Amino acid sequence: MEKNYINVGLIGYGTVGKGVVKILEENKKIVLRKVGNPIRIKSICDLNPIDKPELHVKNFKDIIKDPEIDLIVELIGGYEPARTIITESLKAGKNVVSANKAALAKYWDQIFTTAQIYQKSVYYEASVGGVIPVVQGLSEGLASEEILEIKGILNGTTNFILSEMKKHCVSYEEALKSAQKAGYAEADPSFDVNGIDTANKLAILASLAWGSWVKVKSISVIKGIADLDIEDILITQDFGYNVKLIGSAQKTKDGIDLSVQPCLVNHEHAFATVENEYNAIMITGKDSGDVLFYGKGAGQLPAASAVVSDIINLSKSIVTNTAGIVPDVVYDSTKKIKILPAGKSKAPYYLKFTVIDKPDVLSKISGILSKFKVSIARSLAQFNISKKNYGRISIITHETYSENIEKAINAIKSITKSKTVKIKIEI
Ligand SMILES: NC(=O)C1=CN([C@@H]2O[C@H](COP(=O)(O)OP(=O)(O)OC[C@H]3O[C@@H](n4cnc5c(N)ncnc54)[C@H](OP(=O)(O)O)[C@@H]3O)[C@@H](O)[C@H]2O)C=CC1
Ligand SMILES: N[C@@H](CC=O)C(=O)O
Repeated sequence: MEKNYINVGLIGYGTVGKGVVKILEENKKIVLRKVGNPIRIKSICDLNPIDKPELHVKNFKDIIKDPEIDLIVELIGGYEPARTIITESLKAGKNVVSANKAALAKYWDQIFTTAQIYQKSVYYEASVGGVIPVVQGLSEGLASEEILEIKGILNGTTNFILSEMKKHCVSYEEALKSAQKAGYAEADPSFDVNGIDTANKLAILASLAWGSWVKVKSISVIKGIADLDIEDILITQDFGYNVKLIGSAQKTKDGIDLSVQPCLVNHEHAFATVENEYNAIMITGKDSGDVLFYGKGAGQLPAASAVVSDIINLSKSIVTNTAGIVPDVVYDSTKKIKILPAGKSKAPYYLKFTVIDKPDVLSKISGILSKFKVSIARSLAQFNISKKNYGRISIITHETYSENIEKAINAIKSITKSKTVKIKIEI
């Protein structure tokens, strides 16, 4: 007897959407073996004409109201109409798969409350870490753990840009263009380079880890990578570090400390060898200790692979009529967790001062640093750069409080030519 199809409505036929269709077509046998029933894409909605005109639907509302569709895959990105698509699909009795970290992080409460009320499921593995099964790893694999820390390279585009700048000395602009061409970047790449995409992913992981909605606005996005200088990447490379954009969430006795910023990682650190579009996420549980997740964080097929896994897993519960019976995200919307203010954490830093080229400038800077107890581990002084009347002093500090560093930077301001570069060192 022929088995019933699971009918999928796909909304958004761009980089990832096309990858999903490709994998479902190429891996038909694997999918059938895993689910028991075949899966077929019944309709595709996109703003533009598509290469499968027989499936094309112009308005997403027609997919949501189609009684034959069991599962809706939202792959348009952005906040709206993505939020409407997700919530209206749930209300119409459909299960949902989405890769949209921006909408999930911003409307977490609304989306999962709606899913619970309508007893439907929302799966979102591709929203964090591309193909890496970190959502499942955290919510299922580490279900018994008290999570102490989540730290990671969570954005493929920025990691790719930093790798290109370091390995091939290409400019930031050129590297960003290549990342866009490869399909890694968001439709608006400022989300990647300014650290917002990393913050969205960190908010999702933190919400899962601590059972309360961690809002993106409570994360200190100290800065992204847009104003990083190739010079700093190369100097710190010589000092024994790689620059990485790190999202970090740490449970302390006073609350959760959440931040996004470029950090220097020692060449021996697990994150130092994570290059190109790869991501790595270290989750530390009280009993498990460190658990490291690694894989491609961006790109058509890695992201689509995670989406298709969600489609398969959700289809299995659709077949057995269990989708949405147990909530996918267990959290208490009334539970408040204390978030620490930015910049309180204790860490060593890399500092670079661009200075007027005068004989006493080095001793002046050293004097001010020592007055504020910012002791020096490594330093490099370069003067008469390009025969111009300026120099630069690059320093790796010993462990110290960021308040002391700020005071020293303020005191040094009068003898510097431009803003001091300050990058945290990850330990
Ligand atoms: N690319 C990647 O590596 C990864 C992406 N993601 C996430 O996956 C999602 C999709 O990303 P990606 O495929 O790269 O994005 P794309 O911009 O390549 O694709 C989105 C598609 O949706 C279409 N679209 C936009 N608005 C609508 C609408 N209202 N109705 C119908 N179609 C619409 C777009 O058309 P138009 O181009 O005309 O706007 C475009 O074809 C995003 O949430 C992204 O963050 C997650 C992991 C990795
Ligand atoms: N733009 C994102 C895509 C995947 O989430 C990234 O570069 O990581």
